[in-house]
Amino acid sequence: MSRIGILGAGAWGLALASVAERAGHEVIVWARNPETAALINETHRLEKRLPGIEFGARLRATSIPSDLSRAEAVLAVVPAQVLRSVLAQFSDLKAPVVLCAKGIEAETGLLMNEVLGQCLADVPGMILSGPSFAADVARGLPTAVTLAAPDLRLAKDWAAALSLPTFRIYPSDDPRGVELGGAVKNVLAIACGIAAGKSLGDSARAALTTRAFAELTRFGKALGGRPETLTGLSGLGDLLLTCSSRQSRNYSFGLALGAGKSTVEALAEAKGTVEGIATARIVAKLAREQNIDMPISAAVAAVIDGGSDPETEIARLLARPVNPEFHRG
Ligand SMILES: NC(=O)C1=CN([C@@H]2O[C@H](COP(=O)(O)OP(=O)(O)OC[C@H]3O[C@@H](n4cnc5c(N)ncnc54)[C@H](OP(=O)(O)O)[C@@H]3O)[C@@H](O)[C@H]2O)C=CC1
Ligand SMILES: O=C(CO)COP(=O)(O)O
Repeated sequence: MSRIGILGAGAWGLALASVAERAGHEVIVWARNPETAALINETHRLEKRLPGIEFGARLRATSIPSDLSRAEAVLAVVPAQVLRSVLAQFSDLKAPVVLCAKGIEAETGLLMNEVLGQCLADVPGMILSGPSFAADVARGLPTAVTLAAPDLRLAKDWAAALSLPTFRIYPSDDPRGVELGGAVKNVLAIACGIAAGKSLGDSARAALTTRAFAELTRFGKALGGRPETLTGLSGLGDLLLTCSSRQSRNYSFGLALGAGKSTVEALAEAKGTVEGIATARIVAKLAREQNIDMPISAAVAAVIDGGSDPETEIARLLARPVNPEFHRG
């Protein structure tokens, strides 16, 4: 049994906390808000984030960062855009940090592992990512994800320590590839949601998801991910899930945009963190700078920023010249 710290009492933080508890560990969840921590400790639930899920007695919550100082591993499960400011409150951490947010820091273009490296230079980082909705994981439905670290031994040890029969963790030594797939799929899921919101049909969704995967692969390879990782759980696997389910906040956000809602209205409908919004802008910017062909991501960024609308962007995508399906080289 280990002591596991969790940064963030959102849907995913609590689902992973319940996994760690069921795997036999003592778990301490940090919530920024003392009332949230008190509610979890008193009721063993947080209905707002994980309706109908009850936590066991080995899980408790705190709002005091130093309460996590004895943790043997810490899972960072706050949204990508606030990771840096949260880590600043945990400057004493020495244990390995498992990064669970799926996004790219918008201001810097850095991946989560790079943000960790700037904030806590001596702490080993791992990435956990893959097709897994918090509600499914918390209910014990079967799921499979990837845990990646540069040192495969570290990934294997923590994958074994945190796995359950219904939460299968595959170790990997390609953290960059795992991170890039998880971040970019959120942007592309918004596009699939927009297509559904405009009632473009199932055939269009299959075509869009496939072309989205081509885009994810181009971006992932250009930024240093391994091609096979991009075809795995954290890339193709998570893209397929998020591009096809209303359980996804990114897809639901896109669905509302496609149905004619504004960005603000669509965000309210998605109920929770929509990582693809901030990440769309930075992915589109990095792609422009590095000359990576990312038309779907660029369309999403244009709609979100209000510079364009779904109809214009769909027309633009459909008017693109039909080049050979696969780029050479
Ligand atoms: N939900 C899912 O199914 C999955 C989510 N993820 C990823 O996990 C990450 C977190 O998502 P999720 O838990 O679902 O999000 P939620 O929207 O459910 O919760 C967000 C959490 O982050 C906290 N938070 C927000 N801003 C800050 C801040 N400035 N400082 C400290 N805490 C803050 C919120 O606190 P408060 O309640 O006080 O606002 C809340 O606890 C995202 O990157 C997402 O992509 C990955 C896989 C699955
Ligand atoms: O990453 C997820 C599933 O793997 C969750 O997707 P959303 O953040 O779009 O809900």
